[in-house]
Amino acid sequence: MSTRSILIAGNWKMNMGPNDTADFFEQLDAESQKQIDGVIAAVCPPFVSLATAFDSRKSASAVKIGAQNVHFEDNGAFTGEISTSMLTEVGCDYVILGHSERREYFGEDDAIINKKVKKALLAGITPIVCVGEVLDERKQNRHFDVVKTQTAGSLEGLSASELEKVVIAYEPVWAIGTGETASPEQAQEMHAFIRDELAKLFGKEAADTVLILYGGSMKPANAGELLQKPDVDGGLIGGASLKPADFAKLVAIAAEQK
Ligand SMILES: O=C[C@H](O)COP(=O)(O)O
Repeated sequence: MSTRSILIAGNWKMNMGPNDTADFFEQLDAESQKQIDGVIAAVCPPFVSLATAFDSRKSASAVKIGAQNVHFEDNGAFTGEISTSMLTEVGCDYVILGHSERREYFGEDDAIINKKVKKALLAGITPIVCVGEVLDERKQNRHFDVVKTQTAGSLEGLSASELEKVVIAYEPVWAIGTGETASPEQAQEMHAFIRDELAKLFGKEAADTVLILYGGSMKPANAGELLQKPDVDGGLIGGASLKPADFAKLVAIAAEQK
């Protein structure tokens, strides 16, 4: 069994305003908010709900808080954007970067994501870097090439020690919000491939420390079999992370793997 931690990270996407965020933590039982050896729990609310998330965590809560995006400039005339210093000021531990929805709807490419990754690392925020193929790319058997290019491009120029501070999320786009999940074997195959690519680029030691999460319709009913795979180090969870009971179950399932 791997010595890496398991990270259960909720990506709330454009859901959960401040009131819903306060309700979430109110309903999330205290047990699920405790520190569990080897398991990290995190939620990534919309920007406007970050402060409420920090205020609403139970006082001894071990649930980490992250953002869903950040800009790569420090400040200035970038209407609508948020900087890394703003995220550190509110206390963010994580930031999701390069999610397929940002790639598809907001034109983010690997070069932009790479700048954001470097900026997050400089600020001491752990980037959760998303990669993954669309259905056509898998049907054409190009999924390994696509993920290889995204991984190398998003992480270009990092040192091995910087890589160790990065989390990767493999999210096959065809499995996001569709109810269709990659099989545990498909997930393991791609996670092992990503780790091999990381080893080629940054060395085996660094590659072995990187957490590689699976994302795409992960829920309590399928999390156990996915998390049992040796290179699946957690989940980046959309829909199921919005419900406190399901999120708590996912954390409990992760704890059983340890
Ligand atoms: O970031 C999370 C992924 O897009 C997965 O979303 P989902 O769990 O709703 O399929």
